[in-house]
Amino acid sequence: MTLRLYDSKLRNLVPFVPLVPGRIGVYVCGPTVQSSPHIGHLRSALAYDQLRRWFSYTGYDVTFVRNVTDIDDKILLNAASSGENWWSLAYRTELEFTAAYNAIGVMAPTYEPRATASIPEMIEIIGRLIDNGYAYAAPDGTGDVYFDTPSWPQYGALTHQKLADMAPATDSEPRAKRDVRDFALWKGHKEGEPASASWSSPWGRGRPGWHIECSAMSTKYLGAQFDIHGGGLDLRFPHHENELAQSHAAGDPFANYWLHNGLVSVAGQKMSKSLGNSVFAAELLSQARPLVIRYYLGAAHYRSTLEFHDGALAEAEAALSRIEGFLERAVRRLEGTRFASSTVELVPDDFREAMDDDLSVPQALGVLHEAVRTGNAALDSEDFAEAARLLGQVIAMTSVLGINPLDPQWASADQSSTGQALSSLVDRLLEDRETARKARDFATADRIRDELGQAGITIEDTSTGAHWSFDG
Ligand SMILES: Nc1ncnc2c1ncn2[C@@H]1O[C@H](COP(=O)(O)OP(=O)(O)OP(=O)(O)O)[C@@H](O)[C@H]1O
Ligand SMILES: [Zn+2]
Repeated sequence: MTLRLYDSKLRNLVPFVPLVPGRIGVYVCGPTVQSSPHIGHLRSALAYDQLRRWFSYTGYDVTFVRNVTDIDDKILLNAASSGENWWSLAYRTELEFTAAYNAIGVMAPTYEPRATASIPEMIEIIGRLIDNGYAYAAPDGTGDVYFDTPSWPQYGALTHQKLADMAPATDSEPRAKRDVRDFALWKGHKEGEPASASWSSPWGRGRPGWHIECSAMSTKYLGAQFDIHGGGLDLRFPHHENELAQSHAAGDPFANYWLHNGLVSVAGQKMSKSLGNSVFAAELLSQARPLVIRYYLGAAHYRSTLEFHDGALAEAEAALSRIEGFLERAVRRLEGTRFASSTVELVPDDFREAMDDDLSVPQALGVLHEAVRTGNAALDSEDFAEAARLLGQVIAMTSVLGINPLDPQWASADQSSTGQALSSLVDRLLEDRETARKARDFATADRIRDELGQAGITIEDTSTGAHWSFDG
């Protein structure tokens, strides 16, 4: 069976055919580095990490690009309210994301472009759009440039909406737009914004709109046409709709397949910084082993909603323990037999079929747990040949999913890298608390302290600042 993927644009499962045989280019929308990562962000990165690992396992050469949006309204706003340079806030937050990704074994992308490093490419696409008659510079001299949505008949092609039914674009300060649904490609510099947050352009100094960033970075590194564009379901509209419209209108064939991961929700609502219902990566990393967190966030199908609930980690821990129990037992029992150095096995056919069926990890895990069960039975009956074969398969399956407990990554991660990740994430929350205290926002400061407390982290305020300890 060939790999089939659910293409959000076609709203169907379709066979995946790469542009170039044997090679795949994937672009995934990465974080806007405005504040600490929550577990929704981790789940999104992990979903595409699983996809990438499956492609690699099945023999593809994968170029995987995940960006960092390091210039954006929210970054400027957050930096202004904390009195910090926007670029230092963005970079510090980017490091937190990297630490959290590393902690749960999300592989580093082939390349991770920052938006601020592709401004000339964005300006070039905007220029093409103006030349083609699909964008206009605002006539009020603000330096804004907008995409002219009514001029592009296919606008709405990704989410199958008619222009008349669409909500107005939510620019923070819409200026001279011709249509409420027109969205900003370029934002003229505003008084009071830092000079370092503007770049020169044919329309005067300014900065890019969010959507154009991804059109520019994806095509810069993967070409005008590439295989897969991914991101969270929350980005389908307007972000991806706008990316698609502006890239097509600029003459680029753009992505062949559109993939969207389901959201992590809390009480039925998207986990989101703005809603204040976030479980931060730091909190989760203080509650369970990184391997358990990876198992938990990766066990549901990537397109399903993952409702965060108490007890979820305990369930993941129990499932993982069954795998770990078998591995330890098999290695121990096979020692000294002629099956001690277990053969390298391929993943079983039914595991392969599950993964090829739109990355059906829940079914694949079913195959894995069945192999653990029959492997244990083989050990019980001292059928060591069979136990060794199943051991090889369990290792192959867990390795593909990035959850092989024998992988040295987890041994060291449990001590050092996790400790480092925890430390950088907690430090960041303590800084947020300090900022809140300085702004006399004691409710927020207390909330952060309480949340850390619930995660087993005790804060002690001393004359040299806040110190923390982890009580587990
Ligand atoms: N709750 C969530 N569940 C799953 N994926 C998410 C969730 N929130 C964000 N993502 C995904 O994580 C990636 C980086 O997200 P981004 O920084 O744009 O977050 P965001 O949507 O602005 O988050 P927030 O709403 O918390 O501000 C995107 O692909 C986004 O779709
Ligand atoms: Zn994007």
